[in-house]
Amino acid sequence: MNSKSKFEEWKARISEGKKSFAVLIDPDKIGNEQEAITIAKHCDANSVDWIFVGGSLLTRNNTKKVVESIKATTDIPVVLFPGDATQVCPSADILLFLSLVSGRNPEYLIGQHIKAAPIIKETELEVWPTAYILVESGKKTSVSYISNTEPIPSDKPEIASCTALASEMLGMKCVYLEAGSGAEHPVPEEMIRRVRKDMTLPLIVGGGIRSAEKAQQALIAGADMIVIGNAIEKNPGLMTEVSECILKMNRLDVHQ
Ligand SMILES: CC(C)=CCC/C(C)=C/CC/C(C)=C/CC/C(C)=C/COP(=O)(O)OP(=O)(O)O
Ligand SMILES: O=P(O)(O)OC[C@@H](O)CO
Ligand SMILES: [Mg+2]
Repeated sequence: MNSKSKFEEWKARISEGKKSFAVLIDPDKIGNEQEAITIAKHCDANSVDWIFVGGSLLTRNNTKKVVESIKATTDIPVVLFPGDATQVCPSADILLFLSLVSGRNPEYLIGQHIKAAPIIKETELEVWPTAYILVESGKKTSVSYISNTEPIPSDKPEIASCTALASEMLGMKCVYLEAGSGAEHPVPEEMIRRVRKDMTLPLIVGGGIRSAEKAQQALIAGADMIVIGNAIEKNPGLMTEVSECILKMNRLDVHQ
């Protein structure tokens, strides 16, 4: 078997200058399987590239059902975006093996990973070691509160850049610049540009993106993938606007 991993496919897309769009489904906000199916159908109809599933704090014990409903509805790869080791689910395609490198809480740097590793080993999940960098965004976010970590100040792009560079040197495979779900302000463009310039890993950016314009700005600044959750929960029409905008960028081959 010599098939490319999803990660290699993504890197090939990036090398052609193509951007991608991920939609975040937080299982805590999904009432029943039909809701997950409806969102997955909507993603399918709108050229969404990845479906992220996860939350900082899950109270409904429904991640497996949500993942399986999505998998039964669409071929879009399902990417686990776990808040902790309990969110590992074998029926997904990919696992972001997040290490919260902006923080100094050992539990989120390596602790949850030790608990999850033997469970992940029993699955066929494709594991993406991901440097997860939380950036201050106006108000306290669930990620910051739950992880008991302080985000990087939004006016310190150099700290974000050194954190990303150190992550690359440590062997991480991608970087996720995160303002936090529902952030008041998304990650500043200047910070995205600086991180993009100083390291070579694929770059995911999310948190507080509420319009196609903001999505495009993050992508032009250097994000390879943007993630939207809250704004689409509130306005499902935004999914179409963002996917059309990204399809257009990819056709025009807009580079940063
Ligand atoms: C290695 C494994 C299995 C897990 C990693 C565990 C780590 C390091 C997690 C990082 C910190 C964390 C709590 C991340 C959660 C990210 C996430 C899925 C956010 C989604 O949004 P919410 O934070 O739930 O937003 P709401 O407040 O809108 O619900
Ligand atoms: O919900 P929003 O603010 O779009 O954030 C998405 C994601 O980056 C959060 O982890
Ligand atoms: Mg949540």
